[in-house]
Amino acid sequence: MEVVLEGKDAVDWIYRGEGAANLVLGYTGSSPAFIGKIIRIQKAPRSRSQRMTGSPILSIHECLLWRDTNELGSSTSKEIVGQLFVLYVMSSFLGSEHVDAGIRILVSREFLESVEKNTLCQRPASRVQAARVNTLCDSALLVSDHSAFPHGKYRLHKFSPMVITSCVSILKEEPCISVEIKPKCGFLPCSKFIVEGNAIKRSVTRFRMHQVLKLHQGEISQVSEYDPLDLFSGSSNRVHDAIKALFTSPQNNFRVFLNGSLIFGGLGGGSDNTSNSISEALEDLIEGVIQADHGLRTSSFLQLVAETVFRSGVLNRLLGAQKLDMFDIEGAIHAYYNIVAQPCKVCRDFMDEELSHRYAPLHSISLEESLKIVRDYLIAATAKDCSLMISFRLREDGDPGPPDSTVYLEPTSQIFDYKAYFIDLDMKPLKKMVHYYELDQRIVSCYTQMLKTER
Ligand SMILES: O=P(O)(O)O[C@@H]1[C@@H](OP(=O)(O)O)[C@H](OP(=O)(O)O)[C@H](O)[C@H](OP(=O)(O)O)[C@H]1OP(=O)(O)O
Ligand SMILES: Nc1ncnc2c1ncn2[C@@H]1O[C@H](COP(=O)(O)OP(=O)(O)OP(=O)(O)O)[C@@H](O)[C@H]1O
Ligand SMILES: [Zn+2]
Repeated sequence: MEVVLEGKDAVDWIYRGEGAANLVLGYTGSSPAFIGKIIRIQKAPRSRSQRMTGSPILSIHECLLWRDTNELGSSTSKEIVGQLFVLYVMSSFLGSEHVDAGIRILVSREFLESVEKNTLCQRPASRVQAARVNTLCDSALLVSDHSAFPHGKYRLHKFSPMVITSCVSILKEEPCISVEIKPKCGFLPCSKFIVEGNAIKRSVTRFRMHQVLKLHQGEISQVSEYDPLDLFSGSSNRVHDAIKALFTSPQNNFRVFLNGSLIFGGLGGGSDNTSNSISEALEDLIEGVIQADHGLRTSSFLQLVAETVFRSGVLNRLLGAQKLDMFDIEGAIHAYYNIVAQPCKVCRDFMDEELSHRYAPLHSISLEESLKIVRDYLIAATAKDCSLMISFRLREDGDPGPPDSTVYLEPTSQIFDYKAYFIDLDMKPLKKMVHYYELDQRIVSCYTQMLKTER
């Protein structure tokens, strides 16, 4: 019989974090089926009424777009769409060993109402204001908790099942420290469809330009020092620079968890800049994990993260998926209008006759070609917005374990096991293409405006 989470079960699920679309809860109970798992619950924007599941989730044009992907088109819940998209699309780019599509689990309305009530005081005010738990959903996604290691898994492999069963309850787990990095777009576009007026996009990253717009709109108080090109550079020094910059300006791009609890960075929104008192607190909190003197632990830890990002090569696959965006939104938007069979608003608004002619060939390609351009653009959009979670656990002396997932931290002579997983791999809605185009224009225009006033 299928398990349903009921109202009484809500006490075992505690707030972990949230993004714009989902609320994430960790498990504190004792059911073996849920230990080491989180659930991801849909939210509903307060500006819109909540949606009941049951009717098709994808629009007619989205069904066309994803028709070759197993059963995506006929899915009747967002969770199923999410699961299948991760399973059949994203994991083929990122590697199934770095992705957990999760399983769908039924939840009662009482469960969701209790969750909504219990988590209210922990959620950031801006997130509460924007959205609430969608209590009309009947399911959520159950996913591995990437901020924890599975319970003593391979350390117990040498013992018999009976010994393991009795050990698991008394074993004292090693502390697990994890980082969550939202790398954003790691390359500069070079599409021939970028108009001359936007040529700056070829030399300044989308992240840096977006920072200026966010500052202008009061969403952040300082621009970040982080440069995604460093993180994706494949050069050890530049990766170290990127991790240090993420620590200095965490915003929503960098968080640290100790045994699943957030110890650095902000929930939801994120904090702009790291003060001395925040750094001090982190030094103390990681004492049991990084065996270095006070004052040296954080830098050693950042070195551990940078080494792991660099050695694992996990970001190479992410970059490959991001680079599916070959046309840039300035090219892909025309293919979008082909698919939805509407007159292209971008060509309509070009003042320059010559420009409209330049994009005319994009309106005479086949439907198949348009579908491929937009499909690739949307997969890349997911890859530009997802996060990477890397968890570390100290390796005991003489512990064999898998050799390919360990990292040596030179300053402390410690060896850590690590695991790296991508999270938040949701499919982006087709209708967001228009928003992507408009936001891109706003970002470039704000940045070029800023350059002019600086001169
Ligand atoms: O457009 P961007 O680059 O601002 O990305 C959005 C993110 O903003 P960021 O700049 O990372 O703070 C935004 O993150 P926040 O809500 O700002 O933490 C979301 O991830 C959004 O995705 P979705 O609408 O939830 O599917 C993201 O939208 P997508 O562009 O990925 O669809
Ligand atoms: N499998 C996981 N293990 C541990 N923590 C997780 C996991 N999935 C999500 N989280 C935590 O929950 C937070 C919110 O999750 P997620 O990014 O999936 O939300 P979202 O609403 O889909 O995000 P977005 O704003 O990008 O749409 C993450 O930032 C992370 O801290
Ligand atoms: Zn057009």
